[in-house]
Amino acid sequence: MSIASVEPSWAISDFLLKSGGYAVVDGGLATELERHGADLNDPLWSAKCLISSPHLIRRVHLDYLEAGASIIISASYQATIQGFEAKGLSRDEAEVLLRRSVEVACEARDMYYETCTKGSWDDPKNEVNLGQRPILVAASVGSYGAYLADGSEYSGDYGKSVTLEILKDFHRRRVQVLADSGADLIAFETIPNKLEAKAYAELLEEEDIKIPAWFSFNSKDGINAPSGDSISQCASIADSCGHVAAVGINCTPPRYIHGLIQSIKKVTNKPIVVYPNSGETYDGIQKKWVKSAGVEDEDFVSYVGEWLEAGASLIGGCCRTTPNTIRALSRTLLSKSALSK
Ligand SMILES: C[S+](C)CC[C@H](N)C(=O)O
Ligand SMILES: N[C@@H](CCS)C(=O)O
Ligand SMILES: [Zn+2]
Repeated sequence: MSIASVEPSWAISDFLLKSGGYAVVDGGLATELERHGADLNDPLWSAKCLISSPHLIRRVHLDYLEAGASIIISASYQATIQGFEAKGLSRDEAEVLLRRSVEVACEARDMYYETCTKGSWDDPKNEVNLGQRPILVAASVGSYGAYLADGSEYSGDYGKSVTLEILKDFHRRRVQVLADSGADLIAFETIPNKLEAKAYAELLEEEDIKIPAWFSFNSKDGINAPSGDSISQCASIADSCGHVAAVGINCTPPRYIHGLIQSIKKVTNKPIVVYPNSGETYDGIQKKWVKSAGVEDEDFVSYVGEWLEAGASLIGGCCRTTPNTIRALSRTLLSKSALSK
């Protein structure tokens, strides 16, 4: 299914209408690759697997589709032309890998549809049988802080020397390549400040990007982005951009999501996307998740009702959530939508 034929700012609303009002987003990609044994202790983080193990990325996308996800996010979060060049790759090779991240996700979607057509959803693992539901591939764009590979997407502090123009120049070519890669949308993820949101908005307009985008911020206190900019200010920037079709929060503890949805709701009518992490905290120096307040899958889904009620319509998981989290989430959403019919 293509959503490109609809005005970018309406594309996700239109998709949601066809999907019954809400959609399940996938769960953590990189942390799931790690659970399968990938070593991501590298400035490229999950993008390292684009070089070494694309088959594993495809497997994880497929696991999320089998768990009920309708939107899968590519492995390009920390895939940047600058990052690949620092590893000795040429610019062309870097661009090939960016495109590859989307191709791998599209391949997983094709394989999933083929499995459904063959009727092998009798497989008990594939209990959430959603047959031929529309599935979107989102191309991930991680923040400049992600590229820095020091966890600074969780501080939002890029220093005074990093200006709006520097951020636009940093992201420009990657956004152009991903926009032409066959993805249905671009997911700007884990945005830590309003400067970067502004850079993305201007870039989408200057480059006249034809596929829709979502802007997803993160928060460490339930009120502000990590930089201290309020989530309402951040979401307002997304609201004003005609290329942005959904606004929300990712990689943030589940306990903060309800209040953050309420803040976003005050400044936009665009669909709200939330995909929190497990509640743990990332230590960017040690490159480890610190298990302070991790929630189990049952706890994670116990929040879903209040997220829906507050106004979220695209719900999934981020770091340290797994296909089991998404399976539990899909079942919960299915039963809630059956009840409301
Ligand atoms: C979403 S975070 C856990 C990604 C990794 C981080 N940018 C780093 O390289 O440390
Ligand atoms: N889409 C990325 C987000 C990291 S915060 C991932 O799941 O790895
Ligand atoms: Zn995350």
